[in-house]
Amino acid sequence: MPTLTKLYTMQEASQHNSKDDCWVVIDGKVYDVSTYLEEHPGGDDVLLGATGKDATDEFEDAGHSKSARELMETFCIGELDPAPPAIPELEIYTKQPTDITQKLKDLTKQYWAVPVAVVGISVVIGVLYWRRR
Ligand code: HEM
Repeated sequence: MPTLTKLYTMQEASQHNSKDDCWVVIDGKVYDVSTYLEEHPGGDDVLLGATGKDATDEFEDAGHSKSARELMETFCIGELDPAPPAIPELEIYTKQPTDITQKLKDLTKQYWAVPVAVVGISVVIGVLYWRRR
């Protein structure tokens, strides 16, 4: 049976950052340690400094005991809502002519008279040849 876990965003969790209302996020879970601040052997300032971010590394670095981890679970109020995957922005892409196509276009503009002359001369030669016969 699926468990109904409350999900919190990091933005939401980060708003609980005072001595009366303190949440920390460790390993994807959200803990309300407001009532534990005074008792925390590592000090309340450490917990307050761990709000608004993923405090997993700091928690692990402190080398917490098994009993500390068990105690921690009593403060768990939910899980961190994973951020939605970023949708890559669509880029408007206009096809730029390649170098060769651009060069061909330029050449056509410059030397359009050449193929016209070739066709014209061929027509004249053709007509003359046809008349002679
Ligand atoms: C619900 C969360 C937490 C609980 C229940 C908790 C509990 C404890 C406990 C019971 C100890 C005593 C040593 C032990 O048994 O391991 C301790 C020590 C310590 N904790 Fe936490 N802790 C929590 C979160 C954190 C976080 C997020 C940090 C760091 C950002 C932190 C930093 C420390 C440090 C530095 C000590 C060592 C104090 C010393 O040895 O002088 N704790 N904690």
